Parts: sequence; C-alpha cells; structure tokens
Amino acid sequence: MLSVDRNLTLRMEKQMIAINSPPLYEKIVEKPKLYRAYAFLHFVLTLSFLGYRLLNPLDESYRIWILAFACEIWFAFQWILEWNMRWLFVDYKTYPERFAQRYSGESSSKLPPVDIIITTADPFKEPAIITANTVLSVLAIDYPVQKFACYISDDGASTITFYSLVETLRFAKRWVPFCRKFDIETRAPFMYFSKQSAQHSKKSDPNFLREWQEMKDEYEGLKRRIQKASQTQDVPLDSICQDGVDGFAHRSSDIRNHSTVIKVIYENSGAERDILPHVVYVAREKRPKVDHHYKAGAMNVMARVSGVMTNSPFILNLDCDMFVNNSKAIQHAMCFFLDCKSERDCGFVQFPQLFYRSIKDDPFGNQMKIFLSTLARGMNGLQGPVYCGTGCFHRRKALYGAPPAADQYNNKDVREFHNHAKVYHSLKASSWSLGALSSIFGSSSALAASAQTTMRNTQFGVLSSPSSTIDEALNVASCRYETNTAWGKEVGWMYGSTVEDVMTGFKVHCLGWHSVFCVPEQPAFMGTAPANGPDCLVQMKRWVTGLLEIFLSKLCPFLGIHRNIMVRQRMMYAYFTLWGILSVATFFYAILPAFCLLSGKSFLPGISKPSFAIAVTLFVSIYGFKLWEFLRIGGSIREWWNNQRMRLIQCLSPFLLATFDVLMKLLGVSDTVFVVTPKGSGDEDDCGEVDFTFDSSSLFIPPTTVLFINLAAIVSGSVVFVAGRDDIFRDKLFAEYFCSVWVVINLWPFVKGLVRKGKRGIPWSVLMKSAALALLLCGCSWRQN
Ligand SMILES: O=c1ccn([C@@H]2O[C@H](COP(=O)(O)OP(=O)(O)O[C@H]3O[C@H](CO)[C@@H](O)[C@H](O)[C@H]3O)[C@@H](O)[C@H]2O)c(=O)[nH]1
Ligand SMILES: [Mn+2]
Repeated sequence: MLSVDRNLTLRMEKQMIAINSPPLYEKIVEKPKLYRAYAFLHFVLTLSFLGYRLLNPLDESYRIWILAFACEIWFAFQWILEWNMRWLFVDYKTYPERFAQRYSGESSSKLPPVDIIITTADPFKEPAIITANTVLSVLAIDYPVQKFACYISDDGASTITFYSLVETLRFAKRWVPFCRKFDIETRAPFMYFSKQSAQHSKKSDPNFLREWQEMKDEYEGLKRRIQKASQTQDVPLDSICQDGVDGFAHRSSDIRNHSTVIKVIYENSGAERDILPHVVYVAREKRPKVDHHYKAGAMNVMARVSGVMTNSPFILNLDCDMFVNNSKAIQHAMCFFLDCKSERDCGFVQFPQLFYRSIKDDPFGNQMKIFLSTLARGMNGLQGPVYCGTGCFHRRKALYGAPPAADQYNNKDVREFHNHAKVYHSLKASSWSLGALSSIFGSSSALAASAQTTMRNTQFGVLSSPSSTIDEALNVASCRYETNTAWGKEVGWMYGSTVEDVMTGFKVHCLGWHSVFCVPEQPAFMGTAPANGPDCLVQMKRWVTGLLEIFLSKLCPFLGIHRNIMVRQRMMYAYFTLWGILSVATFFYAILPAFCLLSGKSFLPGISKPSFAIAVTLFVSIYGFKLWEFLRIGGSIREWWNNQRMRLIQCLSPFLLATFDVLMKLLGVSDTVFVVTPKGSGDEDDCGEVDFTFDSSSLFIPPTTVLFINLAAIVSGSVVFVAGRDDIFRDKLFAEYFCSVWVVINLWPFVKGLVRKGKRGIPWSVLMKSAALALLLCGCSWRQN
C-alpha cells in the first residue's frame, strides 16, 4: 500500500513539474517519400523478375533453376525485412539544458542514481591505458558525484588492470577538477591531448595554459607507469593492496581458475566537496568446470554486485574502449527516463556506437553508417532500436524481467506470455514478495530486498556505501551463485548467444518495453573499430554466429505468440538474426553464373529477351539506390563502393563460417566462443592498417574459392567469345559473364592478395585449400550434369 501511495505521489509530482516547464525531449516523425517510391519500384521489379523465373523453367538443368529461384526468393524476403526499417523515420531531440534548469538547486536531490559498468577482459588485447581513459571520462562526467557509481568488471582478473586503476584514481583527483573548472568537453585525456583537439591549448588564459601543461605532464607520467607495468608485468602490489592479493590471476593458467576479487578503489564520502564517485573493481570468480558465459556472465555478476552495493534504478554499460565524449551524456538519457509519458516508452536508451580514428572511406565497411543514420531511425519508428552492447542506459527493472507498469497490462496476450515466466508468477501471486524474488534472483536476501525496491519503483536518494556490503557482493559474485536461479534465462543479460546484447534487448522488447535511439549533436560515446582485415572478419563472425544462435533459440523472433511485441519489431529482429542464411544464398548466387559459364548453360535472360531489361533495371536500381543512400548521408562514392564490396566479402567469409559454426554447435561437435576484439595500442596517433591484410585463417578460404571459380569461368567465357561464337555468348552467356566479372571486381582485395607478398598476400595454405575446394565444387557440378 505504502509503495502504491509513493508511486502516486511521484507521478503527481512529475505531472506538476511537466506542466511548469517545457518538455525534455521532442519526437520528430518523417515519412520518407523517396524511400517509399523506390520501395514500390523495387517491389514491382522483383515481382516481375520472380514471374520471369517461374514462367521460364530451365529445361537444361532443373537443379540450377531451383537453386536460383530459392536464392532469389530469399533475397526478396530479406529485402522486405530490411525495408521494414526504412518505412518511417523517427528522431528524438533532447534538451539537456532544460534538464539542468529543471533539476538545478534543491530538486537535484530528485535526480535518479546511475550505476555505470565498464567491462574489460584482457589487458593486452585491451590495453590498460584504454580502460583507464574510459574510467577517467566516466569519473569526470557532468552529474552529481553522489548520484553515480563506477564499476569495473575485469574478466582477466589482472593485477595490471587493477594497478592501473589505482594509479588512474590518483590522477583523477587532479583531472576531474581540471575538467570541471575549464568546462572541458572531451574528458578522456588521451583524446583531449591528441593532435586533433590540440586547439584547447591555445586558450589565452595563462592560468589555463599552466594547468594544461601540468595535466599533460601528469597524464604522460600515468601512461608511462601503466605501460611499464604492462611490459614488465611487474606491479608494486604491496603498496596498493594492503589487504592481500588473493584471487588475481598471477599466472595465465589462473585466468579460468581463481576466486572473486572485489576492491573498493574509492568511496565517496557523501560530503559536498568530495569530487569523485564510488569506484569499485570486480573480478568475478571463475572455475574450470563452470560455464562463464563471457560478457553476459560478467554483466550479470555486475548487475548483482551493483544491486547489493548501490542499486541504482538505471545502469549504463560501456565496453572498456567506449569513452564518454559528451559530458552531459547522462542528462541526455535522463531526458527520456524522467519525461516519458509512461515508463513503458523507455526501457532502455541506446546511443550510437561511433568510432574515433575511423579510417577514411571506411575500407573495411565496419563503421555502420547506414545502420546508424537510417536503420536505427527506422527502428525508432517501431518499438525501438536493438541494444548494441555498449553506450546504453538500462532501466534496471526492465533488465530484471519485469513488465512495464502493471496498469498497462490488462491485455490477455500479455498475461498469457507472462504466465509462462517465473517472474510473472511471482508478480501475480505476491507482488514481488521477498520469498518469490529469492527463487528468481538467488539466495542472497540483500539482493532480493534490493530487487524488491527495483520492481516496486520505490527507491531513490543518495547511494549507500559499497565497502559496507563487500561480503554480500562477494557472495553474489561467486560462480555458482546462479545455479537454480533465473539469471541468464529470465533476468539480466541472456545466455546462449555470443551477441548477448541483441538477445537481451529482444527479451526486454518481448516484455512490452520500448527503447529509444538517442543521437546528441556532440557524440555521447566513442570507441574503437577493428583496424585491419582479419580482425574485422573475426568480429563479424562472432556477431553473425550469435545472431543465428538467437534465431535458433527459444527466443526466435518468429516463435512465441504471446509476446507483447509488435509484428514489425519481430521482422526487424528476423532481419538481423537471419544474416547467416543470407550468406548461404549469396554464396550460391556468387558461383551460379560461373557454373553456368563453365558448363555452357544459362540461368539469366539473354540480351535479346525482354526479361533482360527487367534484370538490368533491377541490378541498376539495387546498386543505384545504395549509392544514393550513401551520398544522402554525406558519404562518398568510394565509401559506398567499399561498403558494398565488403558486404559481399562478409557474406562469403565470416557470415558463412559463422553459419557453419552454428551448425557444428547444433550437431554437438563444438561450442561457439567469444573472441575479444583487439583495441589498438591506446596511442592517439596510431592509425591502423588501411590495406586489406590476410593470415592463414579459414575465414579467407571461401572468398578465395569463389574467386578461383569465377576467374576460371571468365576464362572459359572469353574462349567462347574469342572462338567466334558471339551469338551463343550474346544470347546465352552475356549476363552470366557480366555477373562473374562483377563478383571478381567485388573481390578485388583478394585479387590483389593473389599477387602480393607478405601479410598483404593470401598465404599459400589458403590458396591451396581454396584451389582444392574450387576443383571439388566444379567437379561436383560437372558430375551433376
Ligand atoms: O569474456 C568476456 C569477453 C568480453 N568481455 C567484454 O565485452 C566487451 C565487448 O567485447 P569486444 O571484443 O570489444 O567486442 P566487440 O565486437 O567490439 O563488441 C560488440 O559486440 C559485442 C557482442 O558480440 C557486444 O557485447 C559489445 O558491446 C559490442 O560493442 C569488452 O569490453 C570486453 O572486455 C568480457 O567482459 N568478458
Ligand atoms: Mn569493442
């Protein structure tokens, strides 16, 4: 009863405030006419082409006909799923200055607390100085320090990471006041002191110049100490952990076998003049026989540890390389959380994943510009964007598996859906009684109590002291804590996919929550993208593996009729989770023309046929549209070309191998793994590799195979032409010939790889395997005929 009253008062207060001050955000809807016109054109063309295919069964080879038709149907289906996100665009504009006005002075006590969680896993692939910068940017964020806490999850349990954090805190005591005093925008020192933002040093204030130089020198000192510790692996532990060094992974074999380490590196005293928030270091327990679920497992431990320590109603999670680039980032997110009409409208707020040091013209096609500038806006027009794993503010309640405020939930379908969930039983039976919550959240009564305040929306105020709850935190961070609980299944980050983010976001959407894509002018967070060929492909492979795992899991977007999710939202998830299958269709479609050329058959219309015009128009409109879309968002022709070329390479390489891996997992042969992406050196002027490079990974085999087959086909097609049979060529093989050439042009980095040496050339082992595979495939196709 008490909690109901409190909710009511809170709501009334909120309404009062809203009447007296302008809204904190605005929603802008756009119905893109050109997009819709193009969609209509494409639709008609596709139908005509499929009609042509149906009316022209291939007498020569029904196998080729079936294969071509199946691929084309799949492309058309995938196109519909993709265009679902281009039909209506929604943008949000936030007004953090109004926020500051509304919550300045007294009412700042009404600001909700936020737990900020940073994950790192490997001090070498993710250099400690990078994590240190992210932590510094978080500590200096523009939000009352009593209202947020910074947690660092270290899956490497590394003394180097811990040492560098202790050193970082020492530096932060000077850095944070410096940022506040001079209102510095970029609060990650490595970026601030880099050449790009050197103009700050030109301010005419002599005081500023002096302090600037001092800060820069101190930062250089910090960097040197951290780098030295990383290189020599010699850390002066005695001076930094008086309470012992148990739990850290001192040898590499310890990484999968150590106890929990939790250290409160800094505790905010609650006093007005204290300038830093709580900072807590956590390395969760790991044992060889217990499944750790990679990042999802780490995040769940952090949700529990922060739950018993500070239990903020909102959680921001950041990868170790994603620094805060806009000091008002929290305020932007709070504009939604505090001003949305009903809590349901805002389950999580996702900021775009933007990259610094991005290479010109996006040679690896991994800057996701179309995703960020078009698809994400389209998702805003549905139930909201997918959760991208970093730069996202969560409502703890939504992560805990609760549906949005009960008054919205009279709908029968929703009740049915929740009936299947343990969480809902508990809600219905006892309105979050402690007993019921323990069966969901595990044996810790402190955690159950904190979850109760979360579920009932009753908590508020200043964060409590972490050091008084260390014992409880150690308990909930142990690796067997989750046994017989709902963690990873119904609450927290979901298990079973290497893209835990999309899966977790999907679960939240299934509960009926909406999400928001927020794009402030000054980018809120910036991170690194892999800066060479092999790393890009490895990352893509993990993504597509995880996405397909979601499609094949119980959370498949097409299953579960009682979910409280829009049909078009399901289509959106289907689009992403089916990339693996798209790659299979693309693979076959990329070798079909070559097979036809080699065997003298034809699956595309000849030049003299009217249907040839349909095929040409379709081709031009597909590529023309993509080009237009790139130019529209300020990209260049080169960038378009790089992206569309990388798309084919991605389909033929990581997507395809990911599909194979998932198949192996289904057959029980092997399990999928999360390979951490290297984050560069942490040096501001290190620009990565612009050229495509190779190694002996199997990732390079399928594209090389496809290249070989098409090169052979081009030779054979040219022979027909040169032999004077240009009539056959024109009427039967021209389109196939053109397609083969097109595939080869798209695989140009591989063509160059054939003739280059060193890491820019394709290694012999890959060439041999690919050649063997190409011969095998051609051999099979000949036998079939
Ligand atoms: O066992 C692990 C593995 C990874 N991580 C952390 O997870 C984050 C993401 O890993 P990264 O190698 O950088 O992956 P990316 O491909 O760059 O990450 C994208 O894709 C992931 C899902 O595949 C999401 O989790 C990320 O947020 C998203 O940025 C990093 O902070 C890691 O330290 C852990 O904490 N434990
Ligand atoms: Mn990353």
